[in-house]
Amino acid sequence: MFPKINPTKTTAWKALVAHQKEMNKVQMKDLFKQNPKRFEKMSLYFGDILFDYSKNIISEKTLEKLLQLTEDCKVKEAREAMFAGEKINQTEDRAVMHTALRSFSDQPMTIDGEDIMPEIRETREKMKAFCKKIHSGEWKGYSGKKIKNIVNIGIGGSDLGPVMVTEALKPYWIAGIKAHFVSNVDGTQIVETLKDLNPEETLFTIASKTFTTQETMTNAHTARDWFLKSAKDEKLVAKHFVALSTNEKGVKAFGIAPENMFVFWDWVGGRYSLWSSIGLSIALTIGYDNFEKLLKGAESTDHHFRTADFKENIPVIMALIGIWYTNFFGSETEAILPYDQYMHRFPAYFQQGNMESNGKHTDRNGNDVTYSTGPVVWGEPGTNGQHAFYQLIHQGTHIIPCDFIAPAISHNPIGKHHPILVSNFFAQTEALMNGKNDETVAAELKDDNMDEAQKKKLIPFKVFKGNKPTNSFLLKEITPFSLGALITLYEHKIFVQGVIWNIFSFDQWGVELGKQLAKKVLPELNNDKNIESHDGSTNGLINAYKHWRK
Ligand SMILES: O=P(O)(O)OC[C@H]1O[C@](O)(CO)[C@@H](O)[C@@H]1O
Repeated sequence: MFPKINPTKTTAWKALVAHQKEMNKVQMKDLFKQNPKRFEKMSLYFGDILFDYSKNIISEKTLEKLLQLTEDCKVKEAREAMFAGEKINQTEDRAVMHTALRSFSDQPMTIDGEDIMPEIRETREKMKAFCKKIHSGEWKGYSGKKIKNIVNIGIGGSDLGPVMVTEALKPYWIAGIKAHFVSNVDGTQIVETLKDLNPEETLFTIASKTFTTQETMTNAHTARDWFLKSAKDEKLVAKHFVALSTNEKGVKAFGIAPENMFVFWDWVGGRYSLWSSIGLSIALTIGYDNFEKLLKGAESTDHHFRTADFKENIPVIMALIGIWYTNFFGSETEAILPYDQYMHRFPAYFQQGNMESNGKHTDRNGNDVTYSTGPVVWGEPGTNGQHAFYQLIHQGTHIIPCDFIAPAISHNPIGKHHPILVSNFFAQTEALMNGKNDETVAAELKDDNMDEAQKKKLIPFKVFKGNKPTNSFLLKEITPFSLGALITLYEHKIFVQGVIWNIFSFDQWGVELGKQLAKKVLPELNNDKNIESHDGSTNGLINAYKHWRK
C-alpha cells in the first residue's frame, strides 16, 4: 500500500506556498507576452481532444513544483496500487477496479490473486445479447408488443452516469427507443414519467448497487404496482423488470428472476459504475456497440493516465491545477461549463464525482485535515450560464477556476448556431484572462454623451480585473469514444487529488447520517402525537407539517 503522507509536510508544498507569493502578482496576459509559445507549451492533444491549460496563473516553475508534489505524495505508487487491485478503499476494505470494466486487453486484472476479467466479459456478453433481443423485437412485452421505453430507476451513481451519458449521446439513440430516468423519491417524478407511457412497451432497469436504497426501492415498488395494474399477473414482471446490482438476495426478494439480473461487484464505486451493468440503460438507448465505444474511449484514457509522463499526463495536470487554486489561492469552487446542450448533465455528474469522492475532512490516518480538500463543483451549459452567474465569475470576489468544454463539430449544425456558441466559449476564456482596464473603459466612453464627471464615476463599475483562470477542452466531436475518454480524464483527476490530499476518495460515509435520521423521523410522521424527541427547530418543523396535514 502506498504511504499516507500529509501533503503540507512535504518539501514541494512548502515551496509552493513561497512560490504562490510570487505568482500572486503575475498577470497571465503578461506570461503570454513573455512567451509566444505558451499555448504550444501548455496544451496537449489527446486523440480528438485538445486540452489547453495555458490560461492559468502558472509558470513552468509552478508546474515543476506541482509535479514534485506528486513525487512527494507518491501519486505513481498510488496509481499502481489502484490498477493492481489493492484494497485502497480501506474504510470499506475494497479494491477500486472500475478501470477493469473498460479493459479490452487480454491481460488479467486481479483482486486477491483472482482474475476478474472473465466475469466482466461474461456480463458484457449478457448485456450485448439482451440489447440485441430488445432492439430486434425478439424480447416482447407481456402483450406481444416491442419495448419502446426504457425507464431507469436509480439514484446517485446509479442514475447520474446513465442520465448524463444518454443525454450527451442523444444523437446516437436507437430509433424507436426512448430513455427515461426516475431518481427522486418525490412521487412527482415517477408520476410525471409514467403518465404518458404504455406498460406493455416499457422496460424498467432497477439500478442499485446495494438494492436497499430507500428512494430506488420506493420508486421500484411504485413502478411495479403501476405495471401490475395493467398486466394483472405477477409472473409478467419478468418481462418488464431487470435489475442491475451486486445484491442477488435483494433482487430475488423484489421478485426479479436471476436471469434478469445484471451483476457488478463491490469493487465498483457507485459514482464510477456507469461502465458496469449500471450502464445497461445506456447500452439499450444508444446500442451496445456504441456503449462499447464509450468503454474504449475510457480505456484509452486509462492507458494515457498509466503510461504518459506526468508532465504530459492530462488528469495529473488537471488535478495539480485544481490543487494550486484550492490550496494555495484559497479558491473554494470550480465551475464546469459545457458549451454543448447535450452535455447539460455533465456538471451534475461530476458534482457527485468530485464532491462525494473528495468532500472529506478526515485524512487517511484518521486525523482532521488542516488544509482544504475537494472544492464545490457546479456549472450549467453555456451560454445559459453567461446570462446567469458569469457576472460573479468576472467581477465577483471569488476565484472560480472554470473548465470550458465544447465540440468543434455540432450534431446540429443549423444556421449560425454553432459558430455563435463557440465564439462565446473562446471569447469568455479570453475576457476572463485579459479583463478590461480603466483606460480601455475610458476610451470606450469617450464618444458617449455623458458629462465627464459621470463618465469618471462609471469607470470602476465597468472594469474587469481579469486574470481569472480557465481550462479549455475542445473536442473534435462528442462521440461515444470521445465522451468516454473525457469522463475518464475527470475521474483520474479526482483520484490524483484524493491521493495528494491524503483522503479516501472511494467511500462516502458523509451520506449516512441524514439517511439514518430520516428513518427515525418517518414513523413519527405517521401518528397524531406532538413530537418532542428532537431539537426545537426539528420538532417545530415536524409538528407544523403534521398540523397542516390534519
Ligand atoms: O446504487 P445504490 O446502492 O442504490 O446507491 C446509490 C447512491 O447512493 C450513495 O451510496 C450515496 O448517496 C451513492 O454513492 C450511490 O451512488
